[in-house]
Amino acid sequence: MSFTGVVKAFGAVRAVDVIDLRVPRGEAVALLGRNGAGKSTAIGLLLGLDEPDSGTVRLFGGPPARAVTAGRVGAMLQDGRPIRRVTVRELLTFVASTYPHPLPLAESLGLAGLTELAGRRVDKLSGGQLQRVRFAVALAGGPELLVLDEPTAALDVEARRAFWSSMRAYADRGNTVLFSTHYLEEADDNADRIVVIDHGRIVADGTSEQIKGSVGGHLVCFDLPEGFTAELTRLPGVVSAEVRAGRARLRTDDSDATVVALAGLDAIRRLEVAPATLEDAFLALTHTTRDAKDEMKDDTKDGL
Ligand SMILES: Nc1ncnc2c1ncn2[C@@H]1O[C@H](COP(=O)(O)OP(=O)(O)OP(=O)(O)O)[C@@H](O)[C@H]1O
Repeated sequence: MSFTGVVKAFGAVRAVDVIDLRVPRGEAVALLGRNGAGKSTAIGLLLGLDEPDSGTVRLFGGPPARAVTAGRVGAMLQDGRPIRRVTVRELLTFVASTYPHPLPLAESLGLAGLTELAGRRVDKLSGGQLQRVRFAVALAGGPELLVLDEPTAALDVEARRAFWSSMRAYADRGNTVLFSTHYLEEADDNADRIVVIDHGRIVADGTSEQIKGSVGGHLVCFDLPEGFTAELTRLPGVVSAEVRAGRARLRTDDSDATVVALAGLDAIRRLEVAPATLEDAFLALTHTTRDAKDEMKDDTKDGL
C-alpha cells in the first residue's frame, strides 16, 4: 500500500497535506492523531471512497477501487447503520457470498466474538456488540488488507482485549492491518509501526520505541534549587525542558548523562527518572507542530 505526495483539501482545510507512506504486506500499522488530524480522510482515500486532489494512492500495485472490487480489502469505518430484521448469521453469510475467497462463517464469528450472538437480530444489539458485527463484516471476505477506523471506540475492557488478540491473530497470518485509534496504549501494544499525523502531515513514523526515543526516551523530573541558573536544554542528553511550579521536567535521550550532570550541579531535589510513554511522545509531537503552525499564522498576521 502506498501514498505518494497525496493532498486532499475540503475548501480551505487541507485535511491531508502531502502524505508519503509505504506499508509492506504483513505489517500492523497504527495511525494516530488528534481529532481532525486527517486520519479518516486518509483512510477514505486508501479505500478509494474519495479521490486525492493530487498525488497517488496505490493498493496492491493498482488503484484502490480495483483492490476493493477484487475483495482484497476489508474495512470497518466509524459510521454505518445496521440493516434491520436480519440476524448476525444472515448478514455475515450475505456479505461473505459477495467475496471470491471469504472466511468460513464460523471463523469470522469466532474472531469477532460473536459465536453466541449469531442468531440475534442485528438491530437489537448493543453498541459494543454492533461494533463487533462491523469487525466481522470487515473480516468476512478474508481480506489481505484490513482497515479499521477507531475499532474499539464502543468496546468494554474485555471486548477490547478480545478484539486485539483477534486482530493480531489475523495479522499473524500474513495480512496487513491499518488501524486508527485514540487509545495510545493500544497502539503501543498492538502495532508493529506507528504513524502520527498532525494537520494532515506525518510527524512521526516508526516503532513505538523509535517514536518515544525521538522526543527523548526518558523523563527526568526534579525540584529546581534556589538560584539555579544553568540552561536546562544544554544539559547532556536533554531534548526539551519545561518548568512548572518550580519543578523541572526534562525529556532526555540519555538519562544517565543528564542525572550525572545534575548531580555535578548539586541540583538533585526529589529526583524522578521514568521512561517516556507513547502518550508523552504523542503530546510532544502534536503540540510542537501545532504551536509552530500557530506561530507561523501569527507571524503572517503581523506581516499583513
Ligand atoms: N467532507 C468534509 N467536508 C469538509 N471538511 C471535512 C470533511 N471531512 C473532513 N473534513 C475536515 O478535514 C479535517 C480532517 O478530518 P478527519 O475526519 O480526516 O480527521 P480525523 O483525524 O479522522 O479526526 P477524528 O479523530 O476526530 O475522527 C478536519 O478539519 C475536518 O473538519
